[in-house]
Amino acid sequence: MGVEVVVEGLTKSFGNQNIWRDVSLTLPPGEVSALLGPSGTGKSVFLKSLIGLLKPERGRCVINGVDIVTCSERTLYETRKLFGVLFQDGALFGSMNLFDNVAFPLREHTRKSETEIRRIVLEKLEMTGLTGADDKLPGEISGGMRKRAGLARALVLDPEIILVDEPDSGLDPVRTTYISQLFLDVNAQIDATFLIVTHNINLARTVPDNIGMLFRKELAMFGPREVLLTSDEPVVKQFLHGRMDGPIGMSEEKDGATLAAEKAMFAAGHGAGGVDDVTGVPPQMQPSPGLPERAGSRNRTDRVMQSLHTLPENAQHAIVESLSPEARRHYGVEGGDTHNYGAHAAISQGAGSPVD
Ligand SMILES: Nc1ncnc2c1ncn2[C@@H]1O[C@H](COP(=O)(O)OP(=O)(O)OP(=O)(O)O)[C@@H](O)[C@H]1O
Repeated sequence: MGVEVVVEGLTKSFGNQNIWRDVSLTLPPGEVSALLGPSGTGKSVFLKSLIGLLKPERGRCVINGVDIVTCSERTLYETRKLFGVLFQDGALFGSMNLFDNVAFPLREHTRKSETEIRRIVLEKLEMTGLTGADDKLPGEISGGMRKRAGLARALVLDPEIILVDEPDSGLDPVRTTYISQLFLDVNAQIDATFLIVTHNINLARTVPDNIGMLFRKELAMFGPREVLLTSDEPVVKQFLHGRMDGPIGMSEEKDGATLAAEKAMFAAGHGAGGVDDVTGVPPQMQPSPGLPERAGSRNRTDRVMQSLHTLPENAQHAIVESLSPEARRHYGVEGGDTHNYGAHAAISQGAGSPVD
């Protein structure tokens, strides 16, 4: 069962270089969230702060009642056991075969017998599609397999929170979709809370329940996927379309002069690159057939429907459109005008198990 991660007013600097400030968000238990943002905005620093590898100078990060920013080293050590982390390259030991890599946390952190370790390792290798690859060295397998092995290793201690740093790095679009499917399949099976840091627009549009974006040293937004995907904020639109035209520059944010010069260039007909057809809210990927329904997805629908009336209108429409006819009936949002959604949805709460 996943746990909630509550971040409040988190601020991180290195010396006098502030990376981000006043970041507040809640990762809802069992849901899949993604964090986007231009390169260098501190997404990896944020992940490392969540597991206490880096110490923010202000704010709180509360997990199961423990503030990992201020807790003792011993409590931090215990709380870290709730996490599974998948680093960009899988962070495997090059001289160990996949079996020993995946077994490593069990041998380090538990007193389990080798028989029990073998059972767990083979189960996680099967879960990540690596059955039969246990004797391979990391250097003998593809990047996609290395990432899946990294995920298998992240799963062996039965984590309740899984952090993933740029799962698409080095992968082609098809392999990126396969690993995305694997995240949703794992989420359906173990109900862990996920946070995925990514630049990949396809993944961001189709995988998470919630999306956030870091920009200009702040969390520009965080909320249900439909909010960001229907946003008119220039920085969000530019990011989703991968265009040069907008506030994000080549290596940092643009100053006014650069913006004006570029605007003139684009107005004179120079293409801004990127793609134009990244609009709307595509259907969210689902767990593979035969797997259980995601509890996180069901809970999210309930949660989002309760606060529907507080969301921008475009997001409200997208959320209602994504519901099945049964779910619309359940939440009392069959047609009609969005301003009434909140009231109807609130009345319908507790009326039995929702249908997604
Ligand atoms: N240990 C550290 N000491 C000093 N500065 C650091 C440290 N770790 C990260 N930084 C700085 O923090 C900033 C944010 O880095 P980070 O890697 O988190 O960005 P990111 O958003 O993950 O980027 P990318 O998308 O390119 O991976 C960078 O300027 C980086 O140099």
